[in-house]
Amino acid sequence: MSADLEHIRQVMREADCLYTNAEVEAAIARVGAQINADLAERNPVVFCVMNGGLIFSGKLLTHLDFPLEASYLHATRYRNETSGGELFWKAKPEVSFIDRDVLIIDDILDEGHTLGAIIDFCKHAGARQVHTAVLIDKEHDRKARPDLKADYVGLPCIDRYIFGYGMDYKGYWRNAAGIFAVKGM
Ligand SMILES: O=P(O)(O)OC[C@H]1O[C@H](OP(=O)(O)OP(=O)(O)O)[C@H](O)[C@@H]1O
Ligand code: HPA
Repeated sequence: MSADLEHIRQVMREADCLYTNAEVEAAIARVGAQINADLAERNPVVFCVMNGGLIFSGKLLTHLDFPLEASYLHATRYRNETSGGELFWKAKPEVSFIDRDVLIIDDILDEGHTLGAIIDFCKHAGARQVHTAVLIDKEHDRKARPDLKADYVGLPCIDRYIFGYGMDYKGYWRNAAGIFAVKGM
């Protein structure tokens, strides 16, 4: 069924801005500097987690100043809904991980099922070390693995449904230039 575009527009009009474009860009630059300091000599293979990781990955990559290979993978559990289900792999990585450092880049660590499963996959595939970077770490007590923390976090965020900078509301507003919370969610 096609989305009700008036509803989609209304969600943007009524949303609360949690972080401005400038605040997000500053956070991405900070994460980039941390990764430069840590991974410059590691020859990592870098994976964007599609779709949500697209914008953060693209922007973050331009801050990285060392040789790296970039690719993508696609694992999804929200499928344009606002609550997650079972993880479904749409595209598994095809690059060899054997004895490689891997850097996974995603938009959000919410309940953590997605990042946890991707880390497991990389380790089973022979990665030497798996590093993780997320733009947003959502703060709540529903983490699937409470001990799973991303190595690099752009910004923390309150426990609301958010969109922008790659994150969608019903498939829309990944393009929003800031981090916004849906009214009432
Ligand atoms: O921490 P979790 O609760 O597992 O949620 C985080 C994941 O959910 C979103 O992906 P989604 O399943 O919506 O796929 P998409 O990026 O293709 O929209 C987001 O991009 C993360 O990958
Ligand atoms: O709050 C969220 N917004 C968008 N996508 C998401 N995937 C997990 N949590 C979220």
